[in-house]
Amino acid sequence: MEWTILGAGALGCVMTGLLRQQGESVAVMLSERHRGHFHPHIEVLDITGQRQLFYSRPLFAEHAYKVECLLVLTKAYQVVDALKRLTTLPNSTPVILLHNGMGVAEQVLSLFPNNPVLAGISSHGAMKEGNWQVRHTGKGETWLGPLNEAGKAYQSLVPALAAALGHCEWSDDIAQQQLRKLAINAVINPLTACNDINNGQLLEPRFADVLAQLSEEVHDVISRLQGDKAETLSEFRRRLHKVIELTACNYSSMQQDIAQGRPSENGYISGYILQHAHPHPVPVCQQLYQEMKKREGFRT
Ligand SMILES: NC(=O)C1=CN([C@@H]2O[C@H](COP(=O)(O)OP(=O)(O)OC[C@H]3O[C@@H](n4cnc5c(N)ncnc54)[C@H](OP(=O)(O)O)[C@@H]3O)[C@@H](O)[C@H]2O)C=CC1
Ligand SMILES: CC(C)(CO)C(=O)C(=O)O
Repeated sequence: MEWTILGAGALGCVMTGLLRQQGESVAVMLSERHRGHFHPHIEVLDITGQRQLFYSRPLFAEHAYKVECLLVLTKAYQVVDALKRLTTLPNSTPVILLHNGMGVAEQVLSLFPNNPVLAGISSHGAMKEGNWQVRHTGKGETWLGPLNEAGKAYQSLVPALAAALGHCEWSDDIAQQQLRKLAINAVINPLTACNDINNGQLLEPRFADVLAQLSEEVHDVISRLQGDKAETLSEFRRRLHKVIELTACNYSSMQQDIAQGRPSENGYISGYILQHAHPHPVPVCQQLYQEMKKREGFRT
């Protein structure tokens, strides 16, 4: 089977490299703006600092009929537009969404009512260093699970991904995993982006109050969505602090997006919390969401 990566950015190129290293065949489906360009090999600076080149077959939207298994690695706000173009995607092709944030899956499920649709979350770290050059900045976990009935038959994808990525596990309730990740992102990302700091700086005393209030607001919303699988507020705060400590030297994806003048996933992270907060007030989350919109120039 050939994997097709839709979204050959930082994480998409790193995953391409890791899959190729295991001998998997990988195609990359590129956006329109790359149509007239020369497509060199992908260069990955791996976790040990070694550079490696990987070949992957370039495809465009009209080649969707050839796709056997689609890993979607665009930003959340690019997913629907990218998938709408794949009008010839076979009904049997599994579509695996790997973006951060939530709120996209519903649209994808109605776009592809007959396809197996799955979601994944990944805590690998990847950064773009240049055109077709990426750096693998951190190894992490990957979880995969079904978003519809047809998706339930695709647990068989896990071993190949686990071999390539170092870890991959199946979850019958992937929405729970997505909510756990969203809760972390909804605290760290907007705070680091609005204050232009790295993750570790959130532990400075000046952020103690805002961190306490935002974590309470986010926990309140997420725990209502999680029902009986919810963590307690202190369990959530312990997990949050652990992620901050483990990623202390990193700049969050939202901080990087804002610093580099790109749109961010604000609408799918803080926006998702706001949509599900009603009737409970979430003033800090609301303020950070608005601030992010201003910084993005109202692009989300
Ligand atoms: N980077 C990381 O460390 C991690 C990222 N994530 C999540 O993974 C997702 C991807 O992140 P990241 O790799 O950093 O993002 P990037 O912006 O680096 O990559 C996204 C890629 O999607 C491509 N793309 C956009 N629209 C289309 C389209 N219509 N057709 C084909 N390709 C398209 C873009 O191509 P182009 O711009 O060339 O057109 C770009 O290369 C995000 O949701 C992120 O939050 C999760 C964990 C870690
Ligand atoms: C966990 C965290 C916050 C690490 O930076 C992340 O996922 C992100 O930056 O989007």
